[in-house]
Amino acid sequence: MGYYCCSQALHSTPIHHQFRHSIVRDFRKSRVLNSKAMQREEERNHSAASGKVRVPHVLTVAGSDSGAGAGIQADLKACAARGVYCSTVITAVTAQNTLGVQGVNVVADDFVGEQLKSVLSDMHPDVVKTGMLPSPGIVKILCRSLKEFQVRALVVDPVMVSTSGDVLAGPIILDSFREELLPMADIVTPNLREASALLGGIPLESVADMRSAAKSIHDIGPRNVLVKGGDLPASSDAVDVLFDGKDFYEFRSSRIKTSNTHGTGCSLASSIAAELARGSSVFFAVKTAKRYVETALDYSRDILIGGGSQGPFDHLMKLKNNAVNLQARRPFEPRDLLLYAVTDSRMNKRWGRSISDAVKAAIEGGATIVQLREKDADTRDFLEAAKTCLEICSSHNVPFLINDRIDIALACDADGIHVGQSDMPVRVARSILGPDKIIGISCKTPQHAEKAWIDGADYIGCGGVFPTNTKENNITVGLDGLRTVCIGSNLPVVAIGGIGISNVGRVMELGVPNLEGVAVVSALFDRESVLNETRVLREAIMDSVRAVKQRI
Ligand SMILES: Cc1ncc(COP(=O)(O)OP(=O)(O)O)c(N)n1
Ligand SMILES: Cc1nc(C(=O)O)sc1CCOP(=O)(O)O
Ligand SMILES: [Mg+2]
Repeated sequence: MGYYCCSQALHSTPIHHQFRHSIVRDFRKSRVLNSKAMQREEERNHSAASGKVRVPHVLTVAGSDSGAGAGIQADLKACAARGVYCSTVITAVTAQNTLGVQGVNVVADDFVGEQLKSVLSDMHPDVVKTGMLPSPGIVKILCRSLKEFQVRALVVDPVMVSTSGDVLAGPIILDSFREELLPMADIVTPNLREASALLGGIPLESVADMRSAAKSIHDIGPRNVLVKGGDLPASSDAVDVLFDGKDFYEFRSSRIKTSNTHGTGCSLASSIAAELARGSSVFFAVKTAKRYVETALDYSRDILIGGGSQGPFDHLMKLKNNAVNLQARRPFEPRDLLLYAVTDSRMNKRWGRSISDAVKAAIEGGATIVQLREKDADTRDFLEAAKTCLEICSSHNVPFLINDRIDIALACDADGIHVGQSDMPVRVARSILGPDKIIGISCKTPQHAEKAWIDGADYIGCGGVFPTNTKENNITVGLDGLRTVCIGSNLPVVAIGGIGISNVGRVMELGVPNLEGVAVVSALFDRESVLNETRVLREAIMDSVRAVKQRI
């Protein structure tokens, strides 16, 4: 997204950051706080002093969209995504989906007033954002409430027509907007149709028209006007014009090819409100909110909800991954650890094969889980290899983990990571990766194992069971060390270090609780045929498993 300040020329160059900052008026300075508002400021400060954390808070006054793409539901999601609390006053209940609006039930004026009083008198929101205001009576009650309970800023999205073209607030509302609401607003965010309606139906066909519309709407009274040019034809860029009474700013971004745009206006206005509640200036609130909405639209360009032409987007940017996860990926199970293939690019290079060919061969040979352990790779190469290997593993329903690098795991959406005692702590990794990713940790003692369990790991890698050349200066814990860790563990354990066809029986036939399998590097990858070595090792493991079962 690019932005330009243009007091004179429309296409001037971007202005210097600090200069731009200094000429943008801080919305908080623009409001004269009356005594009640000052009292509220003091209450806010007091709650901070008492050790309680006051969270930024937006109150949205809008209509409910049963399809949850727009209206109150979009406001709630946008504020949640921006880390801001959102309370709600519902002005109308619409029966709505991706095809259009099938019905509207307007809430009685008095009851809107009652909701406003409940929230404003007790919860003291920082910012009020308005959406669908279906009757002049509701506008009147809102304005009266805002005079009684002052807030730091008022964001007005002058909703009149839904994305589907259905009327949500008729022309009768325009006088109330012009005479009562807009003069109280810190920012008003009309699209082209709404800007035109507010100005008596003048045509708006160019950025120049948008600029003069912004100026004319500013004359009505709001402190800032954002005219949204998304519907402007003949432009590959989407251009929005912000006017603060002195300067014009153009926000340009390339159009996102998606039909999932239902609720964009509501979401933009509520995320502007959220940024204002967090203390931003109007300029930065608009800039940040636009970037957020554009990112969410881009992320959601291909999601499918409903059969209509205008689908909702995913405010929290979670659905796409979850859809993939739910379809293609299953939860981790201890038996996945049976034959754990850990890659080593130096070994693969030595044998003249790519990492992905090596991973494919290991899976075909019977590896049940794969870890990409690339100690020398550049980040780019690591990520590319990770993406390719993830595809191979997913298509075989084999979990795919990344060694050490949580950034790579996030970037390729791997199934999880493996960390050591001096890598990213499990608790931190869990908070970054969320509840569904697999986290494994190397443990050499029962104390390590106990902590791994408490911190939320999924499995333990225990070694070195035997001496190894693959990992420098590795402490060998031996079969006894492995046994102690397994017995002291609440988590499944995979043995690692120097394990191959000659000694895998001694490991697996320990027959201790929690020991689920072996992790192997050189015995698979420092060999001519990864496929054959994996097959043979898998057979040997299965023989040991059968032998242990017979013993019991
Ligand atoms: C399954 C498994 N177990 C142990 C390790 C070793 O991890 P770490 O101690 O972090 O050492 P490096 O692999 O990072 O050198 C592992 N990678 N996998
Ligand atoms: C990566 C790693 N971790 C170890 C530990 O003890 O935690 S031993 C090891 C190297 C394992 O390679 P190989 O199978 O070639 O011995
Ligand atoms: Mg490590």
